[in-house]
Amino acid sequence: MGADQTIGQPAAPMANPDDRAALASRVLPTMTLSTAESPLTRPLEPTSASSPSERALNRFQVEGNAVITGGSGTLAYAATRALVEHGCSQVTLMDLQPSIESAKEKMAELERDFPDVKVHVVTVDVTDQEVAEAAFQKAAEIMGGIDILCCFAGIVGCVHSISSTAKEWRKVIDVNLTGSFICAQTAAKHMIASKKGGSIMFTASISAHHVNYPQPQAAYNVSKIGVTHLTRNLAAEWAVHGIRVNCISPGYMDTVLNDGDNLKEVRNIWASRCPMGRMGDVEEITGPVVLLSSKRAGRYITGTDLIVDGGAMCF
Ligand SMILES: NC(=O)c1ccc[n+]([C@@H]2O[C@H](COP(=O)([O-])OP(=O)(O)OC[C@H]3O[C@@H](n4cnc5c(N)ncnc54)[C@H](O)[C@@H]3O)[C@@H](O)[C@H]2O)c1
Ligand SMILES: OC[C@@H](O)C(O)[C@H](O)CO
Repeated sequence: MGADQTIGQPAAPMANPDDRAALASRVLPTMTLSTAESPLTRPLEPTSASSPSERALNRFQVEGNAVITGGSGTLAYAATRALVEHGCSQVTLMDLQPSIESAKEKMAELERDFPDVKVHVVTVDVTDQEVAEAAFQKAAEIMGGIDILCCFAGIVGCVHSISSTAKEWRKVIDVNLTGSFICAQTAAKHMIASKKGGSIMFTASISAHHVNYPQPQAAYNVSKIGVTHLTRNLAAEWAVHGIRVNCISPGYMDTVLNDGDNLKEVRNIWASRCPMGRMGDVEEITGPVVLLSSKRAGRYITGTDLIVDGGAMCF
């Protein structure tokens, strides 16, 4: 077989390099790098705050309307409370139909604790593009636009790779990686149409950075490193529209997902492999979420992955 022949296709005559460059420039879409219209290029608006403490609060203010996927989950709820405390005026919690009752309970708690904030609940399956588009359209209509997206929807599958089925593999990749892409793309279309830009934050994991021990979970780990690289790709493509795209990588957090009598021994192993010698408190992801979602504090941060793990990745 000749060097330029591709298996299953007839060999094409080799174009000369000049023709190939011309062809590439015609068929390859290129990234738009002119940021002239981007809200991120406008000068930073001066703050109206007068006292040092007001200025400090103002720096970490979160403005506008947020969509939170996996909205009835543990980390998502902690993040939502923090976004609201920092100024988010409306939030839409999105989750799968079976979790909607739990999302509504969280909505009631938020409305009780933050009477000025409007909270909405919308059903979504992040793996279904049509369903997601309809859900985001609904959220945009109820709230009058989408400024912030935080993607928390995710599933774990602890299974030995030798016995995992392709169906199990696809399910994890579909929810964690493809679901993040679908939601980001859908939200970005709303942000671009508004010409206001926005902030998108994914939830990856320390599983993107190492192979967890002792539980085998290859599909999960691969899905999460996919999320970190998706972050960089979308950040590169969408800065021109004033959209920042980042992710957080939590370590082992003390959540329902990581609890239960059967996990006692494993929890000790996880804690012993962390310089801080413990799992994370759910509250400990909220500062990073606020930082990345805040227009002012996070203004020059895009394409990054913020590891929040008590130092676990140092070992
Ligand atoms: N808990 C941890 O220690 C930890 C560590 C690192 C990363 N993470 C990641 O953080 C995120 C939240 O974790 P958590 O511990 O709060 O878990 P959780 O199970 O409490 O929340 C996950 C939520 O996602 C929802 N969800 C699942 N599939 C969905 C789908 N197809 N469409 C819409 N929603 C869907 C679930 O209904 C649930 O409400 C996940 O992405 C997880 O991988 C968690
Ligand atoms: O890496 C930590 C988390 O992503 C997750 O909670 C864990 O891996 C589940 O087994």
